[in-house]
Amino acid sequence: MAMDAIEELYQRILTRKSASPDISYTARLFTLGEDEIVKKVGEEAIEVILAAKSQGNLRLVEEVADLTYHVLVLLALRGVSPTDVAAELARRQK
Ligand SMILES: N=c1c2ncn([C@@H]3O[C@H](COP(=O)(O)OP(=O)(O)OP(=O)(O)O)[C@@H](O)[C@H]3O)c2ncn1[C@@H]1O[C@H](COP(=O)(O)O)[C@@H](O)[C@H]1O
Repeated sequence: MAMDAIEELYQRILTRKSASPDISYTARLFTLGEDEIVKKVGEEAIEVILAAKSQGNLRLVEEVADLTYHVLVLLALRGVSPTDVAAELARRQK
């Protein structure tokens, strides 16, 4: 996954923290709170597993995109940036 695309989406998600829930799914998620967002992450992770086990790569890509988006919403809620995750991955590199 291109880091630029992740960062761009993350920045757009951050702007939805102050947007109206009436016009934005992301703003609605922020209004629902952490428990609901974590639940969505879990559901999307299960969708990734199901796609991997029984569907083609196109569906797998779609489900990983859904999961990535919801993880970014969780990170945004917690004030963690994808750059922090990239730094952790870089630290692990051998
Ligand atoms: N990348 C995404 C994205 N990926 C997935 N989703 C939404 O995540 C939901 C997936 O959940 P489900 O499949 O469970 O569908 P659902 O039944 O609608 O969801 P629930 O009502 O069950 O929560 C869908 O509503 C998708 O539209 C996304 N919603 C928004 N974005 C991006 O986030 C940014 C902000 O968008 P707004 O939220 O529209 O402001 C924009 O750049 C969007 O392109």
